[in-house]
Amino acid sequence: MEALDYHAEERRKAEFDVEEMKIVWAGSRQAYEISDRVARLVASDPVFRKDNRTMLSRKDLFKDTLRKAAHAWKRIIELRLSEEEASKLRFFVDQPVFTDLHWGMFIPAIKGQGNEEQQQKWLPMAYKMQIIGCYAQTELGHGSNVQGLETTATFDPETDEFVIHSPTLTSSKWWPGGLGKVSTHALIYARLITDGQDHGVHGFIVQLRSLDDHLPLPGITVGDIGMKFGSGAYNSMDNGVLRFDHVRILRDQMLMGVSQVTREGKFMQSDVPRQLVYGTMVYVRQKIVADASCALSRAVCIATRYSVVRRQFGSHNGGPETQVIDYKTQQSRLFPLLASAYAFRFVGEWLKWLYTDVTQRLQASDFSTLPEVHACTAGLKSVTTSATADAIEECRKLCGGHGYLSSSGLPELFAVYVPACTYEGDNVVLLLQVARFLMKTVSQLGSGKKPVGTIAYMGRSEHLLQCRCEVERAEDWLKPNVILEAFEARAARMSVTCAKNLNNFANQEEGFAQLATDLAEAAVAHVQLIIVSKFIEKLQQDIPGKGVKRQLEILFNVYALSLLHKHLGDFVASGCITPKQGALANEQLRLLYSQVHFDNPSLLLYMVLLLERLLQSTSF
Ligand SMILES: CCCCCCC/C=C/C(=O)SCCNC(=O)CCNC(=O)[C@H](O)C(C)(C)COP(=O)(O)OP(=O)(O)OC[C@H]1O[C@@H](n2cnc3c(N)ncnc32)[C@H](O)[C@@H]1OP(=O)(O)O
Ligand SMILES: Cc1cc2nc3c(=O)[nH]c(=O)nc-3n(C[C@H](O)[C@H](O)[C@H](O)COP(=O)(O)OP(=O)(O)OC[C@H]3O[C@@H](n4cnc5c(N)ncnc54)[C@H](O)[C@@H]3O)c2cc1C
Repeated sequence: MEALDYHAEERRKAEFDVEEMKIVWAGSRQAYEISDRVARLVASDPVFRKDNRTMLSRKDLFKDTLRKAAHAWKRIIELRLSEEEASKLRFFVDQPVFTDLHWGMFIPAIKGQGNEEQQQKWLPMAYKMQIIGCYAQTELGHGSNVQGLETTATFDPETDEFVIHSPTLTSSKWWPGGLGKVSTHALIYARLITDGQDHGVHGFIVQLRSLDDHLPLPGITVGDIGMKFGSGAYNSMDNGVLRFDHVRILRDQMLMGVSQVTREGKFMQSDVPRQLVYGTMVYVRQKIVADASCALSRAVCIATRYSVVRRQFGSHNGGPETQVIDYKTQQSRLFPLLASAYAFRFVGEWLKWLYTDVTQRLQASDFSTLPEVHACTAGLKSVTTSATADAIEECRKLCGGHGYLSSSGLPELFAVYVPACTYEGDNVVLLLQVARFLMKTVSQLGSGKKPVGTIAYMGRSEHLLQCRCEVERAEDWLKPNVILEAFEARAARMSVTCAKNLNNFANQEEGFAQLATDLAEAAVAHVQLIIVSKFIEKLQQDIPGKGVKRQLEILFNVYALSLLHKHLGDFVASGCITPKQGALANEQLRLLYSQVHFDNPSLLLYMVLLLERLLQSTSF
């Protein structure tokens, strides 16, 4: 049989409503239709071809990227695409490009941190791409530690200007995407200084290049930082370096939504938390979580197609060899990744809701949910990107030697994806932010302040710290409430243990530094609980379509039990389940793998083929 016949054969056996499953994946019928239409548009346009990009030199790759960006813009205008359609189109073009930062960070930063006048001045030009912006925060010396940035913005009351300066080599801006070659403007983060006083880091809009001949303006030194990991991959992006030599900008180029500097040079802090200066990062982290399921599903799709077609060993009497998908080891490596793609999809949807909710609250001066939103975006960004990066590499191995070929699509997917573990906040640094939030929550437990939202379970910590899991048979592990309680108990116990251990240190900061590994693990436990609980909430919704809900329930159980198996040490050590119950969970997991594949083999293929148009460059 040919590869295509194998796929067709598997698909014919579908026992659930495939069209409805596609809608579940997309989030709504309308989102599915947009996605489907735009995917076809991109796939049928020769300018957007991607089969040759790993073979291009950096220069040609960059030209190809510019050509695609210009063509994408032309099509967006010609077809009068909505914002949602335009962003889908850029997503399907699927090549890191300066417009990611222009639309994804520069514009959101002005919207989030600029006052109304500033938005009216800058946004129309940015929307029409008359100016192109990047987000220049990171410096050579400091990326994670934003408060350590060294670039200065000193107010000069005589001229009503700020003087932007790079006082040291380490203060050079380093990494911003779109900066190296393309951007005309940058949103830079610099220490605000008025009358000799340092007010910390704030955002400023600075023009870098002439709008006439694109040459750098006086006092600006700018360039590309060079080749990055892999061939093709992120090298389509012009990550850049930038230095300022006493560059003057108008006072109103400081984003004044959070703080202001008056004509007299007086610094005024609005009645809002200073952390709103970090708002764009929160926005992008939320988007990164939503995108994790896309990268993961692509890798899983490739590995599944390969596993169905590939045969090794087991031929009897000259008959066909065994499909590698039939090996338990292949299943136990692949199916949890498929389940994770759906889990990340649903938690990404929820996070988008949470972000919209906090945005509305902020507009009404309600800052109460900001710490939770920061913890959720930081934690979910960390856990989903780390898991996705590892999963792409696992999928490469699942495809044997063929996975190492560029034509499998996996090496490039990996090279483009892995920096997501670093950019927008190093994943460990972000977990420690979550841990800080958790420790604060635990310390307030006795104060009468009731934990709400994703930390509501901490309010039941008295029960969670002593409850015993009631699983006696493997099938007991199929009950969502049993799974949820085990995850809650593990998360609560790990956090409370860390909090107790912190109390052994006279100095909290020192304790936090010494216990950082345990704290990061407690943060992972908390974030995995969020993902599990949001999957359960999804299953409680009305999900139409024959058999769709049933298949999602199987995937939920695979996701939760495979996590439990992987982190069995945590669950057992914190005493919330016994080793025997852990073994029963594993037994149930094995049975579930058989259901994913043998009861309904087509489930597997359908669920992973939803994004197959993205895979133009793959040959499996
Ligand atoms: C779709 C677009 C395409 C994607 C392309 C990607 C291109 C990549 C772009 C980038 O990488 S841009 C640069 C991104 N840089 C980072 O992410 C830097 C990471 N570092 C930080 O975010 C911060 O420095 C830090 C680690 C959070 C620490 O900040 P700071 O020192 O100021 O805070 P702490 O003292 O630790 O905490 C003080 C207080 O503030 C709270 N907090 C911190 N961050 C936020 C936030 N974003 N929102 C709300 N609140 C925040 C923190 O929890 C503390 O609270 P309390 O404990 O005091 O209550
Ligand atoms: C592809 C790519 C694109 C990027 N695009 C942009 C952009 O457009 N604009 C922009 O401004 N920036 C951008 N960045 C920069 C990015 O945001 C930073 O690289 C990131 O925030 C990490 O900072 P760092 O490089 O200083 O890492 P470091 O902080 O130096 O991290 C190095 C190691 O130290 C560890 N570490 C650091 N602090 C702690 C701590 N407190 N506790 C425990 N461990 C710690 C980390 O876990 C890591 O293992 C980009 C980076 C990449 C790779």
